[in-house]
Amino acid sequence: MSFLHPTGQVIDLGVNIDHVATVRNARGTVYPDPLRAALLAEQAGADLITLHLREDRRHIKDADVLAIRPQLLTRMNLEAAVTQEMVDFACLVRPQDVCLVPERREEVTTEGGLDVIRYYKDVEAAVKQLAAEGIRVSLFIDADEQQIAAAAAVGAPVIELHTGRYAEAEDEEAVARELARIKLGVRAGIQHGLRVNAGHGLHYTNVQPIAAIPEIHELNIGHAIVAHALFVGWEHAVREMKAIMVDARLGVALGNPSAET
Ligand SMILES: CC(=O)[C@@H](O)[C@H](O)COP(=O)(O)O
Ligand SMILES: NCC(=O)COP(=O)(O)O
Repeated sequence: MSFLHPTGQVIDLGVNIDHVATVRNARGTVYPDPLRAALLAEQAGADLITLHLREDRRHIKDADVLAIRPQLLTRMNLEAAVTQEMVDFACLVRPQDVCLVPERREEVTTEGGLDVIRYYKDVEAAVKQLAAEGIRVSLFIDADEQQIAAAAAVGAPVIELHTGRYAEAEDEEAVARELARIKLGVRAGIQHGLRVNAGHGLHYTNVQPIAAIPEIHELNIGHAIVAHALFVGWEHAVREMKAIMVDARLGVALGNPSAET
């Protein structure tokens, strides 16, 4: 369940299971099973399960999405590129949420946010087709005021701010600059009437300042949880991340100024 603290604010943890599939695909075995990871993550406190069906299927496969969708007790957030193939597949699966993300086959990981301005017509068509199936659409974008305005204009009710630049910042000044940029993006998203999520590159220490931003509704976190699970176990890794997020948000809610870094 979403953590609802005294001020009524929530913060959801979306556990991205992509890299459970990366480990499985390394040997072409049936284990570790992303379905088992999803169900155990829900039991450990995940509020949703996120999975990125990439065009190259380097980790999550179509069969994973089809197997997981009917078994979830929380909700599925399917990440997909803005292509007709992926939008049609998403309409077939009908997850509660679809997050439209940019993809380049040669990228190691998602490098930047979706350029809604440049691909406005394609994004608009995808949003309309998905919304017609009752799917809530999120756009994975940079914390850029013009992109946020375009996301609202194109009809997406949700945005997920790309926290990669914040996560990759190499010194305190850069971290502070990127955190300030995210906070401005959150404010812009709220002003446009959007639900604001965030994700990419978050881990057990850099997550705290992001989770402390009161208007952020959901964080999608995967790679760091899978990595930590190698040492502490999957359910513990999920539970620990949720506890850190709740602690950061509760600290702010109860007026602990140091919690908001
Ligand atoms: C969109 C996003 O930030 C995540 O889905 C990320 O893409 C994880 O998948 P990869 O590690 O394959 O990029
Ligand atoms: N959209 C971000 C996501 O789903 C997980 O990204 P990461 O934590 O694997 O970098």
